[in-house]
Amino acid sequence: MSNRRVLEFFYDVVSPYSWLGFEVLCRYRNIWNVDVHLRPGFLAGIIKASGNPPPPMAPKKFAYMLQDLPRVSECYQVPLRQPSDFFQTIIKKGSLQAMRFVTAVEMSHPEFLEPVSRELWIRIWSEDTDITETESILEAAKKAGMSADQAKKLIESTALPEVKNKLKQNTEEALKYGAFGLPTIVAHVDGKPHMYFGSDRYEVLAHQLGEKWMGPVPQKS
Ligand SMILES: N[C@@H](CCC(=O)N[C@@H](CS)C(=O)NCC(=O)O)C(=O)O
Repeated sequence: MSNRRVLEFFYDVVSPYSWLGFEVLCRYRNIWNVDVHLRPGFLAGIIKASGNPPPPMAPKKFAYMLQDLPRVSECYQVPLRQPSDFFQTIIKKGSLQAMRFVTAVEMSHPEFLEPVSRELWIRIWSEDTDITETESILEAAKKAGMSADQAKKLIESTALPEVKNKLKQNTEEALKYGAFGLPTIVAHVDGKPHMYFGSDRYEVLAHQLGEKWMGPVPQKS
C-alpha cells in the first residue's frame, strides 16, 4: 500500500474557482508527494445544505467575485471568461447533467476524469458554450479523447440510480467534511482529514504537507 498522502479534490464544473484550483493541483501532483483523488460533487446541493445564500444572491460577494475572477485567471494562467448570460448559464441551466456524466466517467473510465472535467470547464467557463445538451457533452468527451461509443454509453448511464446516487454520495461526503462551497480540498495527513475551502489556500496546504509552494504556475518559478 502506498504511504503517499491523499488529497481529495471536490469540484463542480459550474464553479470557476474549482477550475482554478484543479489546474493548480494538476500542476503540483507530480511535484508534491501526494495522491490526488478527483471527486465530482454538486455545488447547488452543497450550497443548499449549507443554508448560506448562493454567491449571486449576496450582491457584494457577487460583485467582488466578478472583479476577482479575471485577475486570478491571469495570475493562475487559466483562461477563464465569464459566460455572457451568467444567470441563465450558471443558475438556470446549471451542471446537474454534466456532473452526472463526469460521475459516470469517474465510475467507469477514471482515466478520462481529468480531461473530461477540463473540457467541460473550457466550454462553460472559457468558450461560453453549453454543457447541458447531449451533443455538448459528447463534444467535450471527444475532445478529451473518449470514443463516441464510450461517451454515448456513459450518457445513457446518467439515468441510472447508481450514477445519480454516486454524485449524491460524493456531495454528502464533502458536506460531512464541513464543505459549504467548492472547491473543497481534504488533505489526509497523519491519519486525520484537514478541510480547505477554495483555490487560494495552497500555500497553507503546502506548509502543512511539508512541501514547497512555488506559486500557481510552478513550471515558471
Ligand atoms: N476564496 C475562494 C472562493 C471560492 C468560491 O467562491 N467558490 C464558490 C463557487 S465558484 C462557492 O462555493 N462559494 C460559496 C461561498 O462562498 O459560501 C477561492 O479563491 O477559491
